[in-house]
Amino acid sequence: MAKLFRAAIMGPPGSGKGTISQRIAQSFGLQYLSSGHYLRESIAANTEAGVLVRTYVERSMLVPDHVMTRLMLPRLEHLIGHSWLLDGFPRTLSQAQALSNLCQLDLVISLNIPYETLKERLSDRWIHPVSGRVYNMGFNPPRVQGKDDITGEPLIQHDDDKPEALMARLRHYKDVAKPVINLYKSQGILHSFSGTDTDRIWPYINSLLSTKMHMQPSDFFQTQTP
Ligand SMILES: Nc1nc2c(ncn2[C@@H]2O[C@H](COP(=O)(O)OP(=O)(O)O)[C@@H](O)[C@H]2O)c(=O)[nH]1
Ligand SMILES: Nc1ncnc2c1ncn2[C@@H]1O[C@H](COP(=O)(O)OP(=O)(O)O)[C@@H](O)[C@H]1O
Repeated sequence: MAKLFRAAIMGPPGSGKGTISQRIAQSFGLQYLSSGHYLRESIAANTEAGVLVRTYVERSMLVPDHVMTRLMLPRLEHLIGHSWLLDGFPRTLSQAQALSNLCQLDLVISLNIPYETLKERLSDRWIHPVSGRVYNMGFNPPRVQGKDDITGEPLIQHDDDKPEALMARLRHYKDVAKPVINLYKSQGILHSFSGTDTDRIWPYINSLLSTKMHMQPSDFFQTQTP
């Protein structure tokens, strides 16, 4: 019987959540759910919800909790019987409480990356807006400069990744994330990783997940379905 595993990854913008999540999903076969991806998808679909969401995301403001829970929780309900990893959700205490009404997380990864590193990375971050694929001109450059590897479409840079917007974003992140981090710490499921290089942090996360995912089902709180 495969054991179910539910995890979330937290960290400030640019801390490597997306990059590490892709590695986790690939190495451990978890379903990967990124709040930013679903928000961009709803913006692109131009639905009523998408138009509302755009007004927040464009200004780098947090989308209201009730909109986020309506976006994310039904997707998780569809994944009953699957293992998954959440990136970017929950971001507030209210989102964390809504999530806990649906299920108990097994593990939360928190990334602590120095401000100077975040600033450098984000000023070099280029995105394929339709798919959310992320590049960095030094760390993982596209094969052709300025073009997405898969579609060949142009890459863009978010205005809020520019240094002048970053400090405020990071301060806001810290304020909002603190109670969420404290909640998961009090539940004994928080694992924090610090450093400047994803490639150096990754082996520790890899080994933690290998250990946790091979524990017996009885080591977890919830009853697992086959
Ligand atoms: N130079 C460098 N860039 C990195 C490293 N890890 C991730 N990146 C890049 O930093 C940017 C932010 O990473 P991302 O995974 O999008 O972070 P997120 O905002 O937390 O999801 C992207 O352009 C990544 O390609 C690293 O160790 N070194
Ligand atoms: N859980 C969430 N709650 C509220 N807003 C969110 C959430 N996740 C993402 N967003 C919104 O989407 C934007 C992009 O998110 P994301 O792609 O995770 O990038 P980043 O980690 O760089 O902030 C955020 O700036 C915010 O406006």
